[in-house]
Amino acid sequence: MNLLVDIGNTRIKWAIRQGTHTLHTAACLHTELAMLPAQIAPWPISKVVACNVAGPELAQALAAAVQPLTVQWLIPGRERCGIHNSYTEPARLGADRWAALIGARQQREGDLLVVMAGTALTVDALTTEGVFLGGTISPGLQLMRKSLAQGTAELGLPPGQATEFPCNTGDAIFNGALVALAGAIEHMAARLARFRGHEVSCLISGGDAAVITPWLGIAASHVCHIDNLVLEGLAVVANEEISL
Ligand SMILES: Nc1ncnc2c1ncn2[C@@H]1O[C@H](COP(=O)(O)OP(=O)(O)O)[C@@H](O)[C@H]1O
Ligand SMILES: CC(C)(COP(=O)(O)O)[C@@H](O)C(=O)NCCC(=O)O
Ligand SMILES: [K+]
Repeated sequence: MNLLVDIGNTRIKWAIRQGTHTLHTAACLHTELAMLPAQIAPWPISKVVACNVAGPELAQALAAAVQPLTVQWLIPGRERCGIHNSYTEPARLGADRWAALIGARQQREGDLLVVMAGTALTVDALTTEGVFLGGTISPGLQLMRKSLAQGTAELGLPPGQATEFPCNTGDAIFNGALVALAGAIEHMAARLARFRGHEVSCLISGGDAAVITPWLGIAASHVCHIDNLVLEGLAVVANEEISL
């Protein structure tokens, strides 16, 4: 039985899997990691595979939480699970992006845009041959709202919701962020489609995926919302025969 853990900048997502079968999934804030040992205690876990982009303190906290098991950390390299990493320095790629690319390939064939809408928005291009061509990093929905609040005198952080023609400050900010995120995704979809000479599919995951998806100017048949692509990728890694 495998425990898979994705430590993002806002939340920790985790799953317990037996082969391809998911037995349990959950998410918690960084401050709630202390609850993990009690939550995983009922399961006979033999392997822990994780990725972390939230700094060494959280890595240490997870290592302590799963003792006596040791965490196998996913470190991006040049090749893994059929994916080629084109980053100039492969290890500089976010481990969550690397896991999402591996998960995406297992979910779907063809040329893909792999989108993670979390604290940051990442939009990564993956070819049918398994080459990660590169991708973009933008501030995510909440970071965009917070940056406006920090850099202006009058905006603050009023609540907002998705609407076509915003008529209050909160909605104006929320939808400004939403169209920026949608635009970043659409732009990369068009760029990859132009490069490959045909339409591409877009796999989208992360905490804000459901908010963004309805506003994407991409045919619905080319967009697929996947619950947690990072954990899917970690499951592939955990099931690999060669040790990490
Ligand atoms: N229960 C929740 N707690 C925190 N953020 C949430 C929750 N549900 C949705 N979100 C949204 O998801 C975003 C975080 O997404 P997530 O994929 O967990 O990010 P990360 O991997 O960077 O930690 C937040 O910015 C927020 O807008
Ligand atoms: C881009 C990210 C901040 C996204 O983090 P997240 O929103 O998932 O918390 C993370 O993948 C990261 O720190 N990447 C390292 C730099 C890079 O991928 O180029
Ligand atoms: K993430």
